[in-house]
Amino acid sequence: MKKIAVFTSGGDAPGMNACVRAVVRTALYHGIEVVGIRRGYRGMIDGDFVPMTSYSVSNIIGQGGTILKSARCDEFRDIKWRKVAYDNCVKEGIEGLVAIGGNGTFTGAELLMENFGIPTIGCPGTIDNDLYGTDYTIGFDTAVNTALDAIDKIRDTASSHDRVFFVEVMGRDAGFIAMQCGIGGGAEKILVPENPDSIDDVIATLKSGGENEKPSHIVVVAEGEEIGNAHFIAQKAKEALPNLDIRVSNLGHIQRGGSPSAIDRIIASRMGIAAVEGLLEGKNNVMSGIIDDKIVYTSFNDAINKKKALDVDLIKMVKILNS
Ligand SMILES: Nc1ncnc2c1ncn2[C@@H]1O[C@H](COP(=O)(O)OP(=O)(O)O)[C@@H](O)[C@H]1O
Ligand SMILES: O=P(O)(O)OC[C@H]1O[C@](O)(COP(=O)(O)O)[C@@H](O)[C@@H]1O
Repeated sequence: MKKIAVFTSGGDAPGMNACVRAVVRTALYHGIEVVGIRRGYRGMIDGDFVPMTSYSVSNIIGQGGTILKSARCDEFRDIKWRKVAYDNCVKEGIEGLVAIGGNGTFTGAELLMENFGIPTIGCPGTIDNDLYGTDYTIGFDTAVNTALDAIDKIRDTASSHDRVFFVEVMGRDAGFIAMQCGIGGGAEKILVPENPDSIDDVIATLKSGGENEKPSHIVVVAEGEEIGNAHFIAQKAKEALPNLDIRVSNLGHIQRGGSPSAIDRIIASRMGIAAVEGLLEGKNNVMSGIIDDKIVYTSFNDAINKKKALDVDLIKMVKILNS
């Protein structure tokens, strides 16, 4: 293999730059040329390639976002546009790809291989941590710490004003962020899509200890929660408990930004090195993840289709810790 390309796709995540840096420097270390594709599959279709040198990834390990930019590109779902993307890669002399993203990104890479045959290794880059085949995804740890910091601050007002806050955190289909920042932030209740919840249960929690005894509560709601979003649940709680002073805070995209934590920089670097070395060993259509602190390659098929279990037993902790 003489030349490979690296790109970031889907949502950005803190640590993606550390991964790009690792991919570029590992390729150069092994004497392989490397180009960056800007804006993921969008740039592959547009032929937006940039040569990467060791210098081009200097001083980015601590930067949030992604220097290669990211995008969601619906055209790539159509084989006609995948052919355009493939032809651009061939014209550029690209023989292998490192895709940093989530399961949509890996689905696109798998199809590109299936249709036209271009080997890809993925690095799990999403704050949601919802990829099978790795204990942690790049960006998750930073996102949890950002959400935790926000919850700590919200608790100051909750406590000073005796208010109940419903805090919505990201996680389109998964409750990993909610679970971690909820436990770490001492939330009185955590609502995640992996666990069946009910409005009655939320109301019972808010009443526990007497409606006036502990009027300040934090309820963390994962974006993907099945009973509804934080505004909907807060509205229902307000109807049932009109004496409580209830507010909603949606943390939104602050969770996707900022300087990556040490953990994110380190796992991103390890996964990036493993991706390039995996390509050189002839691996293909696999994700380089970390399980029990060891690099593990998982097929895209499993990473995409198997569901990573959230330990919902942790919710029991919340009850104990609030007794
Ligand atoms: N079924 C699919 N077929 C082809 N490309 C896809 C498919 N699903 C996703 N992609 C490509 O991957 C990109 C990123 O996927 P998305 O689901 O938005 O983020 P993530 O990679 O973080 O899961 C999409 O914008 C699209 O270009
Ligand atoms: O910024 P956008 O494109 O609206 O995406 C929001 C989504 O991105 C995420 O932050 C991460 O999603 P990805 O796995 O697709 O990167 C989700 O938690 C959230 O639902």
